[in-house]
Amino acid sequence: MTTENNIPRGQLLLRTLAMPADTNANGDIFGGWIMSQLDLAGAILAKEISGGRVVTVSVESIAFKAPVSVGDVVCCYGECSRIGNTSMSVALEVWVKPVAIDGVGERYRVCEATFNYVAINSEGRPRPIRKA
Ligand SMILES: CCCCCCCCCCCCCCCC(=O)SCCNC(=O)CCNC(=O)[C@H](O)C(C)(C)COP(=O)(O)OP(=O)(O)OC[C@H]1O[C@@H](n2cnc3c(N)ncnc32)[C@H](O)[C@@H]1OP(=O)(O)O
Repeated sequence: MTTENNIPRGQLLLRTLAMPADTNANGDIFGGWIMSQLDLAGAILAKEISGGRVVTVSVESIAFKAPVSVGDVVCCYGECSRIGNTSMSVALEVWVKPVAIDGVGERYRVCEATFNYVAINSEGRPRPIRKA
């Protein structure tokens, strides 16, 4: 995934704050927590695109580029990169804005990923996505 001009790819889907309870044994933010935020962000977009219920079917790729610290503002951006019959792929990026006692720093990208979602019906079975 390429990001030109240091600008996040896609729209802002989710913004939250990294808290002490989300740390790993090194004191950085746990990668599983970051994945969870990405899953929510991607699901919001997938739900909007498919106009209904979705499930995550796979994580195609994920790369952690830099650690996240307690107090960082965590922003998940994304865009749909593929729409199939019942499934879709969402290209996601996590950017953080470091917030220190002396002010707010420049934002930078910490993670890139692609999550796959399937639109489902009320029985939990795949349903076709109507393409615009
Ligand atoms: C309106 C706005 C309001 C916003 C408001 C926000 C609300 C924000 C809600 C947040 C919501 C939280 C969202 C959390 C998301 C979970 O946590 S979901 C929980 C974890 N996931 C699950 O439990 C899913 C369990 N898996 C399943 O139920 C079934 O495997 C599935 C996904 C329904 C698929 O069933 P299946 O029989 O395997 O289906 P099959 O016909 O073989 O394949 C269907 C499609 O999936 C694709 N597929 C199958 N396996 C894979 C794979 N491994 N990789 C990629 N694609 C695959 C197939 O290629 C096919 O694609 P298409 O060619 O149709 O495009």
